[in-house]
Amino acid sequence: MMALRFDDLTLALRGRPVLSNVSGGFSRASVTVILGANGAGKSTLLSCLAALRAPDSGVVTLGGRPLVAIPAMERARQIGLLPQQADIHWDINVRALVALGRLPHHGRWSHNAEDDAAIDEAMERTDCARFANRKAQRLSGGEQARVLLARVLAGKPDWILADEPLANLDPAHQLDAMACFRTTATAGTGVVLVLHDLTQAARIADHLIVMKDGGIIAAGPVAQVLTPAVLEVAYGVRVHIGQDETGAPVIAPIARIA
Ligand SMILES: Nc1ncnc2c1ncn2[C@@H]1O[C@H](COP(=O)(O)OP(=O)(O)OP(=O)(O)O)[C@@H](O)[C@H]1O
Repeated sequence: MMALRFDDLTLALRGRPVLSNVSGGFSRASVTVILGANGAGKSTLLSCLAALRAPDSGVVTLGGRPLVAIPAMERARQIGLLPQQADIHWDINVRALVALGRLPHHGRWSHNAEDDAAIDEAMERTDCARFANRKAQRLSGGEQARVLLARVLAGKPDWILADEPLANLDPAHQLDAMACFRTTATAGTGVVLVLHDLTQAARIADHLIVMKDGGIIAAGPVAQVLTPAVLEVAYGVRVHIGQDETGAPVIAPIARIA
């Protein structure tokens, strides 16, 4: 399986270290969740993985090729990024916005039946079909978030990097989005999610990366990484780890550790 890797990434912004020598990798057909407190460096790492930011040192590789050596259009076909703050500022209808996800496949604006099928499928999976013809700008925050997820899904990238994709979604659409990420990974996509919801993280992750102060403090499978001790170091909180009636984990922060 072609892997997305990052090795020895270091980055300072305005003289402050934001990434400090971090290394790791992701596999196709799996879900990796990146956890960490506000400011830990998660979004910055994602932006390096999407080649939106160049590290001061270190390298990101895709299938052994440095990401920066891959032509932008090819990169856009391979990696779909759902950024954290993605406001919609243009006067564009929903279906047209989702259709932009197909641009990397053509290099110019044209449509074929495969594009239409991918757009329709992405809109169904995100429950956006019902407002396909509305202006995206006039949708609610959560509806806009679903449209932007649909745009990424429509591109059918090999890799999806999503920064807090559940942040604006109601509980039902959170469950839909998680099911969608799982199905997408099962079909072969490498899915990398930044999440703050520890229960959702525990339920969906095949692998976890926990960041703190620009470094990685733990990485590995859920049982190994999502422990009270790691979460205490990462967030400075005490957690309760339980199970629901199906045996799936439920993790609740209980108290700050003084
Ligand atoms: N453009 C910038 N200039 C200066 N500092 C920045 C810039 N972007 C991010 N930072 C700093 O880098 C650090 C990491 O930011 P980043 O957005 O990667 O954190 P994060 O883990 O994604 O946090 P959150 O959970 O709040 O989204 C923060 O301290 C932030 O203030």
